[in-house]
Amino acid sequence: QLNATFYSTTCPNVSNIVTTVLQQALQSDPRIGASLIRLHFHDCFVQGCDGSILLDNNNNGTIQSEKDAAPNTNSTRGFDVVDNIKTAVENACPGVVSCADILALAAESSVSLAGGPSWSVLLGRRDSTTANQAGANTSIPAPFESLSNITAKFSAVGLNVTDLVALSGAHTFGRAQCRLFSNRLYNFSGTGQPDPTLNTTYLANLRQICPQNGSGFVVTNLDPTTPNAFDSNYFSNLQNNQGLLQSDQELFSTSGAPTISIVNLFSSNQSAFFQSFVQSMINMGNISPLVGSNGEIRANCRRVNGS
Ligand code: HEM
Ligand SMILES: [Ca+2]
Ligand SMILES: [Ca+2]
Repeated sequence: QLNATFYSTTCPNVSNIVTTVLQQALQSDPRIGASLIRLHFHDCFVQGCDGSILLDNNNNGTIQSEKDAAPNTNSTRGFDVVDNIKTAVENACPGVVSCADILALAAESSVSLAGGPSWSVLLGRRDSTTANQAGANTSIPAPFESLSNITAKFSAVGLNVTDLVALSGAHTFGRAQCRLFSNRLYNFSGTGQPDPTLNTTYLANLRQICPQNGSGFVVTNLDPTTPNAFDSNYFSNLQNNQGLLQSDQELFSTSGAPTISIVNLFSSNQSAFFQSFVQSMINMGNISPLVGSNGEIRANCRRVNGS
């Protein structure tokens, strides 16, 4: 039900407005594009792409913010930039563009500005009037999960193994905190040894960044080779045992997994990766949107209208 021309008469410049604000934000924060595409992912996996992740707690307790769910707390970021984009869009076209569509547009701009593919974003999503914190805790994959668990969580929202590998390629940029991978560095699954699928030089680097009694909140690059560029290096890293998260390396190192040949293809053929990535972003962006007269166009992405 979504389409590329949804705002062509009501807000023809929306895509340029999003890009302009994002470019501004990138000047002082080269990571912000990565943070914004992740918000779209964490939105779409919970109740569909409906802006539910953007709602703050309210004072009567009817909104239990997804921001406080385990995968998001002290982790998702960029909400202030979403507010800035929303303000700029409201100034040009008041009451027209949903917060859910702003996340989808910001995701595309982020990839494109980082050297990845561009595509025309399907639009027409409306915003939820509810959040689902419990859903965020159960539906968003964790980095410690097995490949079969993560595959099941993608499948639950209609995404297949090719989508999983292509979309994991978003870890070609952005950062991750020590606490989300340090289980691999010293005592992996109670073995007293590091994860055997970690390249030893990379392991030594990671141990320096994340010492055993250091802060788990320190961040490092998800892609040690080209940390801010959207390219296929993520996949060659996996072939070199340089996946940062357990969930990354599992795509290549789980014996017999259907994901291995897809990693090999994307590593050797960046345009195959880009093509699949665009298709998979469209697939993810199509997860149960609110359309027609369902939901609303929020005036403030953090609050339901009239509250
Ligand atoms: C396949 C399952 C996935 C798992 C287990 C996973 C897990 C994670 C974790 C643990 C982090 C680090 C968070 C932090 O340190 O605060 C992260 C960061 C990130 N994820 Fe994923 N992720 C997955 C899929 C995806 C998908 C589908 C996308 C987008 C299409 C994505 C985009 C990102 C980006 C861009 C970052 C860096 C964010 C930043 O720098 O602020 N991830 N992910
Ligand atoms: Ca949502
Ligand atoms: Ca990269």
